[in-house]
Amino acid sequence: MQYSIPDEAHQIRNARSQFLVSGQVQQGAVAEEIARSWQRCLANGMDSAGAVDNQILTQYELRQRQEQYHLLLSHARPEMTTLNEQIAHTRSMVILTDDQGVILHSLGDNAFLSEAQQLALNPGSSWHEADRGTNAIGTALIEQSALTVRGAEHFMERNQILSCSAVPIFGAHNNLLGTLDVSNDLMMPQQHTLALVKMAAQMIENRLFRASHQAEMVLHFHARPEFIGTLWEGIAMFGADGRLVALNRSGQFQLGVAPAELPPGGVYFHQLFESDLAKLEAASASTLVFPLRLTNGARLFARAEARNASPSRPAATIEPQKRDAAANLGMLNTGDPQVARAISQVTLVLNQQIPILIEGETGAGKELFARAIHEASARFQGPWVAVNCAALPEGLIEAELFGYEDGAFTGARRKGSTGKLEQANGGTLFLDEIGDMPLGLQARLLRVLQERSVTPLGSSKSKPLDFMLVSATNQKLRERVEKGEFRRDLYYRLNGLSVSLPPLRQRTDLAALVQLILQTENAETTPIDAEVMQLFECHPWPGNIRQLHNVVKTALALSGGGKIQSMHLMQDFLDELEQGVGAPERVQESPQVSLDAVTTEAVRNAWQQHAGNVSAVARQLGISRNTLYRKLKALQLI
Ligand SMILES: Nc1ncnc2c1ncn2[C@@H]1O[C@H](COP(=O)(O)OP(=O)(O)OP(=O)(O)O)[C@@H](O)[C@H]1O
Repeated sequence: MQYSIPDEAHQIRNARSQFLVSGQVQQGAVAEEIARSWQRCLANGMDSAGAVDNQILTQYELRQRQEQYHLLLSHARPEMTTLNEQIAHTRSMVILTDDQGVILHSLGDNAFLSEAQQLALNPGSSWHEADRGTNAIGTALIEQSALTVRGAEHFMERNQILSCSAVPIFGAHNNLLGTLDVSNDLMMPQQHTLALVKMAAQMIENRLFRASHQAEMVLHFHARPEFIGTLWEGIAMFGADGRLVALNRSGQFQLGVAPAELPPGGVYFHQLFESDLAKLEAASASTLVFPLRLTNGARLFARAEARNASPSRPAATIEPQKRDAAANLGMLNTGDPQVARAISQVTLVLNQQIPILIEGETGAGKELFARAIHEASARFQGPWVAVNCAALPEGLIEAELFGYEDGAFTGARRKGSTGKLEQANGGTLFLDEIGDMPLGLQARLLRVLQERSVTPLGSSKSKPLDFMLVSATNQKLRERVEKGEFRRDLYYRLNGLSVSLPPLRQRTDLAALVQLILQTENAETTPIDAEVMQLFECHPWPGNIRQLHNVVKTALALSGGGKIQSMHLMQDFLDELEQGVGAPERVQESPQVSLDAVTTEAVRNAWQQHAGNVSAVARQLGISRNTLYRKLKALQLI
């Protein structure tokens, strides 16, 4: 059913036309936020009738962005699905953006849009006000308030077919994280969209808040008892010593406490409430709501909940951002024991100035792992600087790493350049493919790492360095050391801790990895045929997770959003599958003798016990999936 544009819309159109001619917004014609935004667009020289420069991230950049915002994404996804169900069949899209207005995830029905507009509402597109003029996402980010932008309120003519409602989302530390938005066809007006989006955004904030803090005692409160347990309740978290660890936004509003104004030593329970923590602990035994008085005399109602804080670290001393980031490393823990061991080893040495060396075949996920280490470290807010030592011509690595002074050498930019080592100060330096670093340069790098200072080319002054060092290689570095191709002293300097990421064919968490990949492709609900999963389990995967990612991505495209079946698999993949059976490396991995050692009965039992789940059986028997496959074939179980 189509709706006609109401009178109000004509008024807005008139106000907009007048504004574009005179630069003045007719008093009261549009909300103040919209008027301010129009003025900003005009001041920025935007052309309301002009084409929009579609700023779309590449798949790689988008994935990086999604990794960076994984915590927001993981808490937003379920709420977005619910919201999408609430507004289903209304020609609407549910959209999540980061704090720059870049779409991270979108759901819903975009058939009402033209092809170009569909593209513009895909993940990776920017809806920053500077790119698209007045629009709900970009303007809500600048105004930091919830708002709806309808039809002609959009500055750009081409966006006038939309009605959009966006709400900013704030993180657990009051930091602006992004927006949640519903964009729908202007011809299908929705009465309560903004209210629904506000509720969903509040749910996301509450989830983030609860996931980001640990505490001994949680107090849920509100001036009206019926609001306790709802989205609007205040939540205050206290450590074992009674110190306030965290207070959500509603709580800040109700108590009139802004975190920035708290005294440096923090604030304690007894300074806020006319009660003490012991009484609260007693109350936490029950779910009853009880009255509580603030020290300023105001009365509230509350419910207390005891939580188990980490016994080894007092809750009040844990930096909240650090815990958020650790979850990132946790996300890579998809069930393979070797990866789990690598993660726990890395976690133990984190922040102790111990260089980490990651070994693994190409595409095994070394860079992603290194990035997760950075995110989990105390330096996660510092720079992440990655250098691919194999990709740079020898003559350039030196300048790239160490930097150079003005006019240091002919052909160089006349102005000097800061080297990667210095750029990494305060953050993490990731040296990828370190095995490919030329010998001559190895000596120079060693000196820098020993002295923790760098002297740029053409300079006599050294500059102090302070970064976490993570390196990666797909070569057997120790063997190269034995052959004299890699400096032994540098090897030891890089290798405070070395962890090894297993090749995909040895991993026991293939299904979980596939699910994670579907998630990064925004296709987590796409079903995969059991036969495809079996083929995946048999494949030798020489290109490891990168190859798996490509195969899944192509199959997704070929399946057109439906179930992924074997006919959607790339020919290369199928060819390799043929050749992979009996490949020398795998025969070596599990010679006939060891296969025989795995008794037929043990395999049959495990096969039955796990109802044909290959990964689970392989895990239980402690053998690779490929080995298991050969055994299953021999036993005619598959
Ligand atoms: N645990 C994982 N879950 C999902 N995708 C992953 C995982 N690990 C890696 N990937 C994906 O696999 C691809 C390759 O990962 P990455 O670049 O980290 O591998 P690498 O070992 O550093 O490769 P190379 O040796 O070629 O540099 C990327 O697209 C990444 O997103």
